[in-house]
Amino acid sequence: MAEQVQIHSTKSSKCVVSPTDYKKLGINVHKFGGSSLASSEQLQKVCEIVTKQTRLGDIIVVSANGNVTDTLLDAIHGRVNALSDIKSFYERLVSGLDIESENFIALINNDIESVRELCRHCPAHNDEILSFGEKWSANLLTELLGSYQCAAQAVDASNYLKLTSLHEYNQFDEQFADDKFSSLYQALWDGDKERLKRYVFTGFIARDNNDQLITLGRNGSDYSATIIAQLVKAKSVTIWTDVDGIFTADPNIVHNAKRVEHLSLCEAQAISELGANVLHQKTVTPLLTYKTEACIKSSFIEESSGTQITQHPVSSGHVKTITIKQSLTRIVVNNINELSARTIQQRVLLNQVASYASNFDRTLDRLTLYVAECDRFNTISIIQAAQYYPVVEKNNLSLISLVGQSIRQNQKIISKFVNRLERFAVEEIHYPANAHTLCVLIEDTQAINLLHDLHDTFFVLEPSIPIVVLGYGNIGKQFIRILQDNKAEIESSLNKSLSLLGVANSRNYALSRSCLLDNADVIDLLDQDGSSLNSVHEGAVNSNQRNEILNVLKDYVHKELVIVDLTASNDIANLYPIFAGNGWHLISANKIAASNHELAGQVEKLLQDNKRYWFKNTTAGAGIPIQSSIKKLKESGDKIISISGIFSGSLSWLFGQFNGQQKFSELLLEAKANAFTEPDPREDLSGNDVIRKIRILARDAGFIDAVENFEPALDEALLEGSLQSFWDNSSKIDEHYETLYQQVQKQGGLLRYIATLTKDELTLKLEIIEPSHPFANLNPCDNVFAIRSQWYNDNPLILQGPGAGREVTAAGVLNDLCDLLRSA
Ligand SMILES: Nc1ncnc2c1ncn2[C@@H]1O[C@H](COP(=O)(O)OP(=O)(O)O)[C@@H](O)[C@H]1O
Ligand SMILES: N[C@@H](CC(=O)OP(=O)(O)O)C(=O)O
Repeated sequence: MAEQVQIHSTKSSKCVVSPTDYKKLGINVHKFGGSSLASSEQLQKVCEIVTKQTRLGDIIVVSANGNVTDTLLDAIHGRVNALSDIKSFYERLVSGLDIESENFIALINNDIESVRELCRHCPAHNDEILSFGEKWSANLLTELLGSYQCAAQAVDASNYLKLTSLHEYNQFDEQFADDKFSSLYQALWDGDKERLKRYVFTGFIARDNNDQLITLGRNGSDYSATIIAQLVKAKSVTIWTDVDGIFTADPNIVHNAKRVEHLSLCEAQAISELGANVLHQKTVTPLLTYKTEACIKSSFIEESSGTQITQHPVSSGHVKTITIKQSLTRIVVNNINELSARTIQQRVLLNQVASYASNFDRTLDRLTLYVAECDRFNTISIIQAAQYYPVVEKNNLSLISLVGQSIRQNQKIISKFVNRLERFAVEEIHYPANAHTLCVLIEDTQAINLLHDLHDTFFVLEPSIPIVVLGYGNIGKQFIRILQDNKAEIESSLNKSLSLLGVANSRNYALSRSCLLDNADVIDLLDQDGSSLNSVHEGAVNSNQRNEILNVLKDYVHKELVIVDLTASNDIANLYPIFAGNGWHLISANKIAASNHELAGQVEKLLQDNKRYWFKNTTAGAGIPIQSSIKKLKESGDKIISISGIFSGSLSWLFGQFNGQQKFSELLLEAKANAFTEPDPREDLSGNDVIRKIRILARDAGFIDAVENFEPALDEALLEGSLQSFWDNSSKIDEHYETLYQQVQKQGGLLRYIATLTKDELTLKLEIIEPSHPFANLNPCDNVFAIRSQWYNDNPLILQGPGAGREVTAAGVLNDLCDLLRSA
């Protein structure tokens, strides 16, 4: 390094207090890879992350900027312009930064001359040459952090990380490191925490036990970060890179790959050993002994969620990701015994060469190694040094691996994997020693196709029957919300991906040929008026003033489709025969069609002819499984004698709350505001809403010919006219209920709106019941259904619970949808 920008060295510092003190600081280690440090914009983003997300005393580990290591390797291999490319790269980089660039460029020029000199003596100085990349990077970031008023100090990690012996490739000298770190944190025992800085460590480089500078293998800064985390007993280690964590496959190759939220240590270890750049081969090893928080995040995304590495598996028996390592060379050593084979494997590791899927075949006395092209020469030399004669059998091979906790114990995964391979000319299926990996070797030319095929097989679910939701009010919004929140669980339980084709309200409709849940912002636009829409979201949201969505749905006639009717609309209910005739399934929360015997009969017949389903469990009792209970009783040969109860959540709430203190009209307004009532509360007070439920349940129970005897919960005269005149009559309504309340009080009873269904008569009326009656003490809004049947005669079957409200209704609709998708 040049004199101007000195990497801090601690050789002469002396510690006077316990070297373990700095460990109590709860240091956080942050590693930034080359891709995060490749441009001036990116470097500025990194400075913002460091200023916002790190504290004094934290450690930043950096890789070489961009492709500098590759270019230094080019220089080693004799490419003429390599070093001048590095010079121009840095000139460009610093020109976009707010720092004193002359000093830094002078340092680069000086160092490049040293590198030129060292290149004449390759390969003896290769590691030293490569180490310049990380040193330049640490210096530049430190300088830049200064301009952010963020006190930082560049540190040469090779003064801290020293191997204990030549024969232990991942054993670092802890005592040596402890001494060095404790003097780095000198300010602590001077009692001056504020003098601490952020320490910007060079990744990738260390020393061997002879004090020779070594590198830790390509992408080795990840490993530097976890080793440092282990040595300083860090509170957390974060690896910042150019992708938002670990994905189901390399997102730069498989564009529909998805982020994996959690990976167990074993899974992360397996991924790192299979050559996915995102984690260097040895990164996880220190975390196996020193268990700390670890995650991988994107330095490109403001609020990166990333992937968390968990101590214990969150799930097991699933494929979490598929890795690929391309351009491998197969090197075979024949006539070798097991001991020599193990020695060679060990030496390969000690030389920081990553070998994959290596195996020793006892029956053939054969050792097979797969290494990257760039490590071929090195590997052959190691084998020859052991007096064996390797054969380079084949180049251009790819290793593709499935990774997931204990997947090898899941026979279904193994057979699915093997089945998919039948369509490809695979070289070899490889079963590594751990239980979390399944590998295949294949020629590079076929590898990407196989990767996509396997990714589709294990991660892309078949789409469900397309779903169209009509109604985006109270229930509709909640339904879409829970569909979205529970999408992953629903899809995994159905083994299908949800395909929400359209959502409509009376003004607009939104449509997506894939799934609207993946583009939920569009759904939010449904409430806007048409004119402001077209310019913003042309094509995605359209006017639905005249039910235009139905024109689009013509494409689906005689194909399967699920219509979810969450409206209270007569017009939509009258369209049911058309929907059923088109061969579409129905789910209704809208009670109109289900409570109209003639219409319901017509719809049921058409659905039966087309072998389609109608689920309508929320039309009576919201989420309470009353309809399915009736169905099950009948299926078991039972005979229903009567169904009685309080079927209106809103009236249950109103009469439960009404105690003569508050005006009835005020309670009614409160119920409306809480969406306990229908949009027009007269639907509840007239009994219309309960009558619909009575008719729906009577149909389910088989009481088709019963005589109807229904009384409203309020005088009919007060229910006539417009909605406005109804509210204008509030004082009369209040008087009416006040008088009624006095009567009830005199009798010492309670006022309840009770429905009773038998095969002869369906009744509904306000009744005065004893305080000990089973319908007397309900929770606010509860419905209660008492079923008397042949088997449940003296002791009726009682179902009780919230019978209204957006949450329970939307959840009930979701249950119907899942049942339908499972049955269809
Ligand atoms: N399963 C995976 N998930 C995420 N990224 C992956 C995966 N497999 C490979 N990668 C690749 O790893 C790259 C990040 O590693 P690398 O380029 O070495 O980053 P850095 O420069 O930050 O060390 C990503 O850009 C991506 O192409
Ligand atoms: N600069 C080294 C070490 C490293 O870890 O880099 P990155 O973090 O960019 O993968 C390399 O390119 O191998």
